[in-house]
Amino acid sequence: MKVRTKICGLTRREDVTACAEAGVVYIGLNFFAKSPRYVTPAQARMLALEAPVGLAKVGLVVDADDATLDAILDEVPLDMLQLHGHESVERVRWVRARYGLPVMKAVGVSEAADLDALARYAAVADQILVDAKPPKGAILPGGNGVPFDWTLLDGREWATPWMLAGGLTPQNVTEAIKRTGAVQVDTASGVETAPGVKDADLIRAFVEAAERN
Ligand SMILES: O=C(O)c1ccccc1NCC(=O)[C@H](O)[C@H](O)COP(=O)(O)O
Repeated sequence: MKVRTKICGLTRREDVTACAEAGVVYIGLNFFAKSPRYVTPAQARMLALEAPVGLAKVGLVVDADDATLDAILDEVPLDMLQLHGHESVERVRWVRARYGLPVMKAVGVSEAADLDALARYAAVADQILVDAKPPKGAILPGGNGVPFDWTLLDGREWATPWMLAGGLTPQNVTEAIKRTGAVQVDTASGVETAPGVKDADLIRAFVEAAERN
């Protein structure tokens, strides 16, 4: 099966073009104000309008309330919402129903016990982002460039589509896919030259390495 790629935290027009040319399936637009990858709704709209048909625009939020989501969705034509905070199962249900968009819930993993939460969210979300738990003291809940122990996923299956994230790079993504059986992979820092600044060659290398399986 052809592996589908997501590049998260785009801030520049040329990065949208690079993703489209490389055959990326999803781009992430980050609305978490503390992130170096943050974009305002106006910037996100400009980037979203640059994306050709077939390149899905995913809006990343962290514990956003309805007013914040309303303001984003009034301005930005998004195809999916990525909830990357401490949103409850009930909140995931609510957001899906209120906005009528598919919801991907991110779950941080560092030990086997974290997988229980994955199963709970898989029952209500359209997709699950299986990400590394942020290292102690990290400011960001994601995008930290740190992989988790992929063997924790051995023998695990979810009926809901899922995506692997956390420290994936052009160098390790082929191995990560082999080890976990992921058919969707996501990276933010792994294709950057500086936080929020993507690199077209790294994006192309990431997609090629992901599709090499
Ligand atoms: O990337 C960020 O700055 C960020 C901030 C707050 C919440 C989530 C964030 N990124 C989430 C992503 O979707 C990343 O792609 C995912 O965590 C993997 O990041 P990385 O380890 O840098 O590839």
